[in-house]
Amino acid sequence: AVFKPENVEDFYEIMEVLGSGHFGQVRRACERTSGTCWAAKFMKVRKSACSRLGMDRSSVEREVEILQAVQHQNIVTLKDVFESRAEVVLILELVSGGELFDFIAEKENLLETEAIEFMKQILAGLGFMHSKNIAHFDLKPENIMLSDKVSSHPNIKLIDFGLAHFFNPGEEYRSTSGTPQYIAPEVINCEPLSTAADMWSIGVITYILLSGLSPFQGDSNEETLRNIIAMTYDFDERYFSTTSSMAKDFIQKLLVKNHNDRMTAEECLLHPWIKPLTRKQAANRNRSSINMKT
Ligand SMILES: Cc1ccnnc1
Repeated sequence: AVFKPENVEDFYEIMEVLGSGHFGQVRRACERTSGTCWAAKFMKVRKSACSRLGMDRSSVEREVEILQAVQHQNIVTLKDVFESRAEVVLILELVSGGELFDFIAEKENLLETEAIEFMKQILAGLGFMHSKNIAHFDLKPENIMLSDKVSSHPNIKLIDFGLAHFFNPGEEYRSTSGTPQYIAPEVINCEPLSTAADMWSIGVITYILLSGLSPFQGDSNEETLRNIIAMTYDFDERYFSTTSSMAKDFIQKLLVKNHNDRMTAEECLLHPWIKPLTRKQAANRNRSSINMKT
């Protein structure tokens, strides 16, 4: 795939840095014709195969193909792609509400009703991706953005498909990349992966949204990985005393070692914590959130 060879600065005024990660840098970019602002993701492409700097071109092309294949209101949209000799620039939808990570950090942890609102949108975007046989493989609060800070019901946008993968039927895929706190046991064991690996990450993210704690985090990456394999997590009463039993059941049905036994995104959306089946269940959940923390 050949991207636009023109210079991105001929079409966009490049502004402040919005974020940076393993890939490179994201800056606000305002379209010169319309004044509309976007997010420009600058990715260094390595010159020769053996260079360690930058990304190899095929992984950039894969990220572009995947972003073009998934158009959903809870997934960041890709508008344009430019390339120069040493870098590829993705012009992405501007998501300006910051990371869910910072939103939790400010509030320490969320009310169940707030967490459910976010989780519904994360699962809608993820369910859509999984229905197209695409796994994200790097789900974490840093890669979940809020459309804006101010509204009481901010929209969620999944970003950063640098590790995402399209599964061809019957094809086996293994990878050991990802962020230790959020990766599933099968990733650590180098077993064949599936979209179920994302569902494990959803279990970890839900645990963090409700408690502010990370279920498997140790003092080092090695310890974190040992904790995941050993499944050494619990619901510490000091942080979970007011969490509803449905919320804990939701998490327990995702943090399951055998990936075949984990809930799928679709099943999550039907789980009573997310979709209360009876008013009693809803009352039970609301009761627990009323005498909740801050
Ligand atoms: C950091 C970022 C990425 C994509 N869109 N807006 C902001």
